Amino acid sequence: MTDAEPGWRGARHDPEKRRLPRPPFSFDVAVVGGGTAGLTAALAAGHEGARVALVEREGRLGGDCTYYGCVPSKALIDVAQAAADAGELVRAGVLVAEPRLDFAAVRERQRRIVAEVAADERVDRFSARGIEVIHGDARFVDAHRILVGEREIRARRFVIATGTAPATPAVPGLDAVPYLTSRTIFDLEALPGRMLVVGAGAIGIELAQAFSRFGSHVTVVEQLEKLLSQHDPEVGALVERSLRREGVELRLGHRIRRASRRGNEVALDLDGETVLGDVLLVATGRTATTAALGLDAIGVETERGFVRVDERCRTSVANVFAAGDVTGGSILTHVAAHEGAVAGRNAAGKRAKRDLRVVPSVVFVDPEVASVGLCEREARERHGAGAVRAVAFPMTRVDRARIAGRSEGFVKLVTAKRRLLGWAGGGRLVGAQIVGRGAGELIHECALAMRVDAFAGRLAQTIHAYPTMSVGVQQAASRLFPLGRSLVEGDDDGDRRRL
Ligand SMILES: Cc1cc2nc3c(=O)[nH]c(=O)nc-3n(C[C@H](O)[C@H](O)[C@H](O)COP(=O)(O)OP(=O)(O)OC[C@H]3O[C@@H](n4cnc5c(N)ncnc54)[C@H](O)[C@@H]3O)c2cc1C
Ligand SMILES: NC(=O)c1ccc[n+]([C@@H]2O[C@H](COP(=O)([O-])OP(=O)(O)OC[C@H]3O[C@@H](n4cnc5c(N)ncnc54)[C@H](O)[C@@H]3O)[C@@H](O)[C@H]2O)c1
Repeated sequence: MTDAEPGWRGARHDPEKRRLPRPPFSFDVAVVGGGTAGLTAALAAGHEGARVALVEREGRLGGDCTYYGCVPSKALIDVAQAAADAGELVRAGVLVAEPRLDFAAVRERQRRIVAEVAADERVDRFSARGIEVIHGDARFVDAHRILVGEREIRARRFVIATGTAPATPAVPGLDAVPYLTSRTIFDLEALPGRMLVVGAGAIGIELAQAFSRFGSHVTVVEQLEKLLSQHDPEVGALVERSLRREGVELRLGHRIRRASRRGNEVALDLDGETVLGDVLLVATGRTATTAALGLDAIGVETERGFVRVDERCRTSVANVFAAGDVTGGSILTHVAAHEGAVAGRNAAGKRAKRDLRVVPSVVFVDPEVASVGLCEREARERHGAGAVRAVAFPMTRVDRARIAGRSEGFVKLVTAKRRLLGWAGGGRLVGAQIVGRGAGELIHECALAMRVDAFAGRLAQTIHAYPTMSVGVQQAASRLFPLGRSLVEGDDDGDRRRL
């Protein structure tokens, strides 16, 4: 049998084809991994009429996002933010009593939220769509067979969606001390008095701030000199100031010489200083987990364990596709979902292409950091300094931010000159970075503008409801595309020095 032979392809639309002899596969598509990418791939392939198997090694579907990532972390972060807001109202004399946080109740609430989200990913919801969910650890035997325990599954095509695991840094002594990762931190039953965090990436700073707001004394150790270095420097600088102001201890640009245990404490020896904690969270990125999948045996190319794919999510083996974190791209749920849909459709014989030109991302620290497209530095590198303009509009001049008493942050828009039209309409929006309350919601207006290749001026021309935070996006755009003397326009006193 070859991929080109008729059988199931297009069967959904052509009843005649259903009567053709099927190849000797029990499934048209077998998806390995039941996280975001795998679930989406299975649904997409099923939607195209393929007979689908979905193999997941944990006894439940949902993967990192539902159980160890986005959902439990944001459930904590939202409570931490509410607690911080209440604290501010106490300081302003509006609330008269300092609220007391019950960590056990926070955890209970978190569990409830995770269960609620997980209900959308119940096995029976997939079975009802004709997808057979198989529990167990999958391993390739050859390019058309996997073994799940004792069971052999034959499929015409496969989608690998096995995700990643927390990376362990090469810190001397680390293997001899107890430490938490994103896999285990959400099981903490008691609030630690002092928490050490290694790594100031998204996980590190989001959770450092949340635990600090719950009442832990948090120290973050990061090897790089700056926070959020993939953004323009003012973004990391602002977040750094906010974290320090709240009492999070930051040790930036530090190498950890040794980790050790001192009684019930964990100690990290840095250059010239030792920091101590009751618990240690290691959040130093992700690592591939494909070693036991048998990919070498079937010739699927990997790079540092991550599966290499093209824009159709095809691997180096014709009938094997891959999607999500396992491909080593952006570790984001929405990217995993997009890739899963592409891989699932292609595995079902359709032609779908990955389009990652406009991918917003949000770091759920407070003030929130949201970005899409190119930062100013990247835009200048790509388009040339003379073809790029960037404007930043401070939240101090956005009325809704003032009303909320949350006027830290800014909206920064990056535009590039068009080839024929030059700076007409304010130029083409090529990126945005928003720091501030609700930035994660605001960024999508910019994402849409980029997706439809809009002139930046369209953001200024669109009437925005007053008083919303979104007016800040309009005000920033009006600096690129002045509308005449309007109150919406940002005048010059809110320049970058005030960010
Ligand atoms: C703390 C934390 C916070 C995060 N917050 C955000 C956020 O706010 N926003 C965002 O966009 N992203 C966030 N992420 C990233 C997001 O969780 C991931 O990008 C997303 O879950 C990736 O989905 P996936 O399907 O590729 O992988 P996974 O969700 O890891 O799924 C892979 C699945 O494959 C299974 N599996 C592995 N090997 C086998 C095998 N051999 N056989 C059978 N099954 C197997 C695993 O059990 C797992 O269920 C966060 C991550 C973490 C850790
Ligand atoms: N809001 C979100 O979208 C969100 C939230 C959490 C996680 N995620 C994703 O999950 C992935 C993993 O997150 P993460 O924070 O673990 O990884 P990360 O790659 O974002 O950050 C890891 C940090 O650890 C530092 N580091 C590495 N080794 C170190 C060492 N030995 N000592 C000190 N510092 C060290 C790195 O310099 C880096 O800053 C990321 O790719 C992220 O995109 C996304």
